[in-house]
Amino acid sequence: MSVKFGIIGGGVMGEALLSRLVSQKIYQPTEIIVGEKSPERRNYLAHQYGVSVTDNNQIVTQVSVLLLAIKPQVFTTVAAELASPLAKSTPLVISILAGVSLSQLEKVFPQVPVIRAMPNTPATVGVGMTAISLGAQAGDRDKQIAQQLFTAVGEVVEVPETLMDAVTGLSGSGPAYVALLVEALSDGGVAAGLPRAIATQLALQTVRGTVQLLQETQMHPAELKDRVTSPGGTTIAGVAELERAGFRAGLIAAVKAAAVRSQELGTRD
Ligand SMILES: NC(=O)C1=CN([C@@H]2O[C@H](COP(=O)(O)OP(=O)(O)OC[C@H]3O[C@@H](n4cnc5c(N)ncnc54)[C@H](O)[C@@H]3O)[C@@H](O)[C@H]2O)C=CC1
Ligand SMILES: O=C(O)[C@@H]1CCC=N1
Repeated sequence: MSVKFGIIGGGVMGEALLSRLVSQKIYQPTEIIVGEKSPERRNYLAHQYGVSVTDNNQIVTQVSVLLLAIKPQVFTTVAAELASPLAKSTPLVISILAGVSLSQLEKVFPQVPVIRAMPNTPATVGVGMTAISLGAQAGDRDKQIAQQLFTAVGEVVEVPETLMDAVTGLSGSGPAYVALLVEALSDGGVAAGLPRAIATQLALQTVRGTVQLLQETQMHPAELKDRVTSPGGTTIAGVAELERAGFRAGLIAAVKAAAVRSQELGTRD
């Protein structure tokens, strides 16, 4: 079977996408090649998923879609390795690198269509959120490919590239904020006397149920908050503490700080 899909960087996000694409049979393991620097990761990915693992410059000419999933800090080095083989073939390049702009991608890969994407780690379980922005040479077929790829791991939205840093600060980084929330809720439960396992179960199901309720009813979050807060009751006592601690201001500042950091990562070189 011919190889169609290449991934450069088989770390957290490369593996998240790889695992779901294989389990959803979007690609057979034999259709995927991964370029990965770490020998341990190479062995792990080959054994875990049955994919081929090789050097970056060997991949380019064998694939029709190339996903860049290395850190932005090594983009320049990897781009230098790929530029020459890419000049001899024209796969669609999809970059998930935080901050790295379409113009940076198009500058180093001038002949190929490029798409900038920002997925997130829940892609691993098919509940990812990915935003995509198309480069100047990316056409409808390229867009379809990216949409099919990321739809297999969750929801997809197309945004103007000017919004990509904000997307990164919200949905790209967001799973970490939500994980902190779950951990802290569980800690609160333990502080209030619950065993850890029960506290974590309660925290997880509360977050999950609240999200599902908001999504299914399309209720405004403020309305749901109002419905839970009985006059003089428990919830308003908790909400008042959250306000005192700057909970909402903290989340707003976190998303903005992450968006600013995304911009900085793109202006490194
Ligand atoms: N982790 C996340 O939640 C998300 C990450 N991203 C983006 O995905 C990219 C990868 O992030 P992570 O997977 O978290 O990082 P990671 O550090 O887990 O993975 C990067 C992988 O690239 C490998 N690598 C380093 N140099 C290489 C080279 N020259 N050739 C081939 N492989 C090389 C590393 O060994 C590592 O396995 C970043 O650009 C990040 O901005 C985007 C959305 C979400
Ligand atoms: O922290 C980061 O830079 C990456 C981008 C979005 C999520 N993780």
